[in-house]
Amino acid sequence: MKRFREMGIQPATRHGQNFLIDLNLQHMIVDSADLDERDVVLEVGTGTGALTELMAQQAASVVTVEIDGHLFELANELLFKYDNVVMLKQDALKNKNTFAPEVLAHIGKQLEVAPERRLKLVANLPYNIATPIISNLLACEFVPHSMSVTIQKELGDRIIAEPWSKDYSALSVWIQSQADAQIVRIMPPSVFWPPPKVQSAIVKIAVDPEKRASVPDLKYFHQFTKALFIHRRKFLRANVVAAMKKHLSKVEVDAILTEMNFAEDCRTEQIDVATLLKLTELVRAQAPDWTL
Ligand SMILES: C[S@@+](CC[C@H](N)C(=O)[O-])C[C@H]1O[C@@H](n2cnc3c(N)ncnc32)[C@H](O)[C@@H]1O
Repeated sequence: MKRFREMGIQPATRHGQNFLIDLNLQHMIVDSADLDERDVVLEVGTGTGALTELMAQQAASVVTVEIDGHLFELANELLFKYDNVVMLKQDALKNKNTFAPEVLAHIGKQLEVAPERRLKLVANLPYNIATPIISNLLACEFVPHSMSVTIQKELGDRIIAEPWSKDYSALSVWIQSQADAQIVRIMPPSVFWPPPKVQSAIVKIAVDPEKRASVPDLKYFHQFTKALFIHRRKFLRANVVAAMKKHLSKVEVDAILTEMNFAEDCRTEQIDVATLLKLTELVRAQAPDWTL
């Protein structure tokens, strides 16, 4: 794209730099977030700042993070006039499992301004870190109200997958235990520059406080279901025994599975979120100190 080349942008694959060039779709992402003056937006991947600018005009504030110094400078030229935009030049993640503390600190500061403020993630995410961004945000101290994100369609399929399907995974369980997720729009590679090799999707994940409150120990649930789904096609019994090795005997595992009336040949991939939650609670009651 001539415009991007004139700005001196040489997209880096390692940073998932695929810029959304379709203006209607930029608006569709922002519209799907339903922003108003209560919203503190987190954007991971400022890019040239086009989405950021749209959001700054609707939200209370936008905390936007960009790892690439050149893009950061370009976006700054567009965004410096918005005093409700906080631009951070850094990696949004500290590691695979945690957000960078500076990012969390800025979100906290923005949320503190007024009690009605709420956090929304709205971003055309770099595809290489889309899973940890979505997953970690649900585990961090600031519970998001919703996430409206552009991600690989394949990841969107995993997020909304049902039991028995090939895409049903620990990620599906983790997200669906706390939120309602839907694919808003499937997008072809041609709406990005440079075009990625795969289809993309706008996905909206709306956190449901009631669902979230029904998970007594989120960290335990997250780790236990992750352990079960490492071999999701295996029999559930084998997965529970392996996960709880050193914490529960086979006899204790069998007693729990019998109490829940699981068939002997039940496989992890068949179990719905509510049943996984019940199972987790029975296991946790007997092995409260277990961690992955
Ligand atoms: C898919 S592009 C989206 C850019 C722009 N928001 C848009 O919609 O066109 C992803 C952006 O995330 C940035 N990025 C990649 N990894 C990052 C990280 N770990 N932390 C912060 N930004 C990152 C890239 O440099 C790139 O600008």
